[in-house]
Amino acid sequence: MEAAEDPLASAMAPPEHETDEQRVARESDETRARKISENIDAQIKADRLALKKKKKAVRVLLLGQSESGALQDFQIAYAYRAWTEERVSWRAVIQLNLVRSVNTIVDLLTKEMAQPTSPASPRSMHLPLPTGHDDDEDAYPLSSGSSSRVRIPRVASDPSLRFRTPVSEYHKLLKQRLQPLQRVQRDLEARLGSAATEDTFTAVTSAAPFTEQVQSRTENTILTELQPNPHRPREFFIRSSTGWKAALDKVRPRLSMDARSQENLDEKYEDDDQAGRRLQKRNMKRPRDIDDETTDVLAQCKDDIKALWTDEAVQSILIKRRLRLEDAPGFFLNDIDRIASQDYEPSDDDVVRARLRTVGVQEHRLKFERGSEQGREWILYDVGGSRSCRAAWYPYFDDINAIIFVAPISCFDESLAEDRRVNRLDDSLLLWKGLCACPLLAGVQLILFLNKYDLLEKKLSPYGGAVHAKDYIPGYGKRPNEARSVADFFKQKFGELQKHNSPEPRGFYAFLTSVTDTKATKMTLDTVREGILRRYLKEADLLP
Ligand SMILES: Nc1nc2c(ncn2[C@@H]2O[C@H](COP(=O)(O)OP(=O)(O)OP(=O)(O)O)[C@@H](O)[C@H]2O)c(=O)[nH]1
Ligand SMILES: [Mg+2]
Repeated sequence: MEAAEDPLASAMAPPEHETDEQRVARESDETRARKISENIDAQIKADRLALKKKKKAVRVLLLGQSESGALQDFQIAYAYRAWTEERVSWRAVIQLNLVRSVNTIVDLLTKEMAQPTSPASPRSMHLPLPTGHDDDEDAYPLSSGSSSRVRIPRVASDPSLRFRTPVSEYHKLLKQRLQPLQRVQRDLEARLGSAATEDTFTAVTSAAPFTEQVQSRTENTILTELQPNPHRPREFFIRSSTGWKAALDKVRPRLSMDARSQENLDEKYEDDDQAGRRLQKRNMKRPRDIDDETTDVLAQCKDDIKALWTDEAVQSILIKRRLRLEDAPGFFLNDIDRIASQDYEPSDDDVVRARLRTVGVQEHRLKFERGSEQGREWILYDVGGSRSCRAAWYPYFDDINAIIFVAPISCFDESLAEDRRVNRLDDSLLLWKGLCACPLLAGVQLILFLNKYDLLEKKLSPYGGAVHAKDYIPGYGKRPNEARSVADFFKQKFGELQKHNSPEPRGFYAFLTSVTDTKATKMTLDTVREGILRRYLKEADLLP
């Protein structure tokens, strides 16, 4: 196309008969306009970059040995609306925690019964079992979808059947009546998947197995050090919407689908005669859900569970075997009335007390729902803390803004579930040391939660465990046997390890926490959040 025919070209063309003076003035105007336009472009680009930096998600890694806890406090504190949707999924976990405690006691009873020193009471040997009136019996479904049922006489409601001898016929009956809970446990474990089983053995002998990966990487691939997430293995990556919650959701959609079809049916048959409608409805009846069956069995066992837990003989067996279930993770036996009811819905408090092992790495995205940081996304990586899981941590070490390390300090007299030879606190200290020393984390903010302070207080108290710290903690000496003193001692130990092992100086941020107290923890989290954010924004400003 010739210039004369192109309207744009003709508009841009210099005026006809332009003098030299006019041309110089025009060209100078054009240069100035171009410069202004370029400046505007550069400003827009800079603003966009700043916005991007500001809105880039803050990435935090939550670390610690298994059974250290803390993630749910974040969700409750800062993304409550999303949390309330998720909370309902925890029902099955809490039911499993409860059923496990019951089955643990029943196992102990069985062991006790097998001992020759605990004969059943002669009186109880001749105890006539209540016969099978319908009033005296409860029917327990044996399995999901199965029509088989066992009939078991009612025991807990009949005080005359109670005996205070160590193990009596009464306990045998209780055991028999609680038998269906074995099946419930298996069902719940199957539904929750591998997270539902504890890691009780590991071949990993190092507290910080990721250090080997650090070494091989520093030796071989210095150049790739600055690449974002070059080795993040996707196979370890379990998003929060998958894993055990997804497994439960496979059951739940069936429920909602059925409810929906029921509604459709109601509309469809609005004008039809009642009989046809009833028939259709009966044919479309929702299949009994596995959730319902678990809840039914628990509700039917409620009185017997209570009877078992409050039984003097059972309590003395627990004391004899030094099993303090009430201080163990996932203890719900004192909440049986609420939890073993048909309409049970977990509270926040229940969920923070629940125990469920994290398998692999779970990503939790939190969008702040309120305040000046509204809309900013935080990504929390929650990783399994047992020794066999720790090698999977390493790929998450780069491109991270902060690490919150949770060290349970009440565990100074306990050993790891996955390796009974290892003291829990020693393991935490070694793990901390490994993190401090890791070159890849040299510039990462480390925040330490000295957690389970409430349990520490209880353990040392004469009315709780009355444990003597000096018997378990090398170097504790004659310090007072008080929680504050033990906490200060460990704080100093963690601080020294950080100071002597960090590749470059870094601040020491340590907090005493009891994360099951969500209100108190919220205050700590506010401080931590501010600290992480301030540093994050400062670093974003320093970026090119
Ligand atoms: N009393 C008390 N219990 C706590 C505290 N912190 C955690 N717990 C309990 O310890 C258990 C921790 O369980 P999880 O949250 O599954 O532990 P985790 O650290 O995620 O463990 P992994 O997933 O195996 O790495 C829960 O039952 C909590 O209730 C605390 O400060 N006080
Ligand atoms: Mg976990």
